[in-house]
Amino acid sequence: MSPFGQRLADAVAARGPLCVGIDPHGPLLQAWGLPDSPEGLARFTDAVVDALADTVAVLKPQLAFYERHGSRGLAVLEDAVARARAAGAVVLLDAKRGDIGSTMDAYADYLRPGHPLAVDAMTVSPFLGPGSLQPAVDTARLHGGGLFVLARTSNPDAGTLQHAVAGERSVAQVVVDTVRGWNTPGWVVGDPLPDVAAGRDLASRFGPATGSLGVVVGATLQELDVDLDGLGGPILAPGLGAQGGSAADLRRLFGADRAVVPTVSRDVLSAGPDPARLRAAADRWTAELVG
Ligand SMILES: O=c1ccn([C@@H]2O[C@H](COP(=O)(O)O)[C@@H](O)[C@H]2O)c(=O)[nH]1
Repeated sequence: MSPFGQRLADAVAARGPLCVGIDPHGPLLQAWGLPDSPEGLARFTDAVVDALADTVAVLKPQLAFYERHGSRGLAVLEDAVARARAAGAVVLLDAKRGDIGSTMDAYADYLRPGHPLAVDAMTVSPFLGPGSLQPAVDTARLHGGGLFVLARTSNPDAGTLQHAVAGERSVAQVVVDTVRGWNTPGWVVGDPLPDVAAGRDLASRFGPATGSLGVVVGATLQELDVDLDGLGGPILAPGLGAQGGSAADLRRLFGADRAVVPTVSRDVLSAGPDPARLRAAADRWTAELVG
């Protein structure tokens, strides 16, 4: 199997950049006429996978909405992830895991091919220190998986923590520079953080050289307050639609030359359960994003 960055670039080239999040909120289940139960969860998830897994590049199930239904919820997710990947979608598990390295190693099992919930990539949280994520980086490299590290998130008060200054850089910038380091051959945690100049040769657009280690930067920012140049990996951009971000915001923040994966959940999901309407909602976002 090719590395995650390559698989992602291929999917984007074939289907456009859109990622649709699968977030079965209780109110959404209700709006779809479904019970807030494992049965309702399965019908909701199956409908989204059936409608979109063969048309959008990336599907991003939000693990929290499956865990809240216990083991039956996880069984629904395992089945859906396998079907979505078989239909050609890249699956990104929004797990936001982060812990000391020895535990992080276990969380990274989602990237091992034989895992019951094996996915292409997962989101991880660096706030125990970037080095705590090293086991996940190692597992991703070993199995061709991908990681998206939370850097500058889309929630309104994210800056109160992520803009705190650590040395001469904001926390968000330390995260971005660490990921830039991981995408740079030979760099290891503990080496001086690479600056932007060191990353100039790294790919910033989708293509054969797209790296497999990316960051999360919200589409809701007033301005792009982290330097992403030469990151060498993709940028997951949540916050579109329900959180107020738009395709114009994406262009304003990221321009046209970065490997951005815009992700939308509620704004597409609220068009269901009719599969044609779900597809039309996703198509509308794709048209806006590439237009
Ligand atoms: O900074 C972040 C990181 C992750 N998310 C997740 O994305 C979706 C957004 O859902 P919408 O319905 O499109 O608002 C959700 O799963 C979040 O947990 C994010 O919003 N911001």
